[in-house]
Amino acid sequence: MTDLPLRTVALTGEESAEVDDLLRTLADVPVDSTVGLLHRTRLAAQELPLRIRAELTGMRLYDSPRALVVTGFGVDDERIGPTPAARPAPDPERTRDLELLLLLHAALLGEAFGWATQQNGRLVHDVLPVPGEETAQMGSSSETELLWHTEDAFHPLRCDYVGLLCLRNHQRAATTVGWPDLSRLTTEDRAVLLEPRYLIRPDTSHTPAQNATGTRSAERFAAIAEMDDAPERVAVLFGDPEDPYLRIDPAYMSPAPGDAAARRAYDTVTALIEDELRHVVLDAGSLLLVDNYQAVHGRKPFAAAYDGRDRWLKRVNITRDLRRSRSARRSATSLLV
Ligand SMILES: NC(=[NH2+])NCCC[C@H](N)C(=O)O
Ligand SMILES: O=C(O)CCC(=O)C(=O)O
Ligand SMILES: [Fe+2]
Repeated sequence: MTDLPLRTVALTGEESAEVDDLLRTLADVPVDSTVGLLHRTRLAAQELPLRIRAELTGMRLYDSPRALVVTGFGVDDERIGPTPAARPAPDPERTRDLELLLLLHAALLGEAFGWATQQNGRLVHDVLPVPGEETAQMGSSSETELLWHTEDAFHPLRCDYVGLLCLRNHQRAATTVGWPDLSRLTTEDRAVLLEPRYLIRPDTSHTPAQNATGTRSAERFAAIAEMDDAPERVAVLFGDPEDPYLRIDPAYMSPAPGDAAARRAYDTVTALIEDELRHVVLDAGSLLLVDNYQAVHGRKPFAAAYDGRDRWLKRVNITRDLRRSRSARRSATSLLV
């Protein structure tokens, strides 16, 4: 395990103040799950500091960097209140500005969307430790490492980018980010990984038990259950065979039974990712954007205290093309898949 750096942009005090001023002009914008919200944030994002706009526009156009950290946003520790002990957070107004901040950046990469089957159907997610889930393979775990993964790897409509904004991380738990150096794969292994020889299942964050107060969309939960009962066969690598994208989540994925070549290629690519896994400790006011087609991410273990001061991140899923999910959304203006 190496400690390779991630591209980081540190905001100046002046830039950070500009962002705060911009947020003040958006005090009337409700954080709901409609395209009206995207419309407002897309327009307002044009007023973010030029350096941020240049970085994120570049990330979208050049497929590089694969992950980016922006540090130095203001987080008012008193204003946000204690880290909630459960989701959804009891007082969403307290973190509304920070959710908008995340959505402004999302608007530079594409369109924010949410899942009817995850985080109670909220557009912006809370990533915080939940009592009883310490060892789950979920963002709400703590004691156990959240193994690196492609976000929602099981789903054909998974995000192009995932955004994580840190509100609090006194425990200094590291987020992991990585990708394989594919030049180290044999031609044969690469060819195998480009074929649909891997079974993938949904992770447990998309179950009704985890979504007690959400939309309770029986139809969407049924679609997830179907993916669990009859797991799809997918490829780990896809796109340009010479410079492919990545879809991998070892906790919920396995080579097809009996396929020894698929197993060998899988173990190799997994080791390549482990080899160059980066660690980034997000501090309050740090934003991490991960290209979900080109990098995996996870989180190292930490000790949750449930004292209102625990680690707390906000998360958003971003797509480059909302139209791809139109048939899975209730209407053209809904953002829930
Ligand atoms: N290896 C995994 N895919 N674990 C699940 C990832 C965490 C999941 N996205 C959540 O919201 O809790
Ligand atoms: O907590 C983190 O740093 C990452 C969380 C994550 O990957 C997730 O919730 O899916
Ligand atoms: Fe994740």
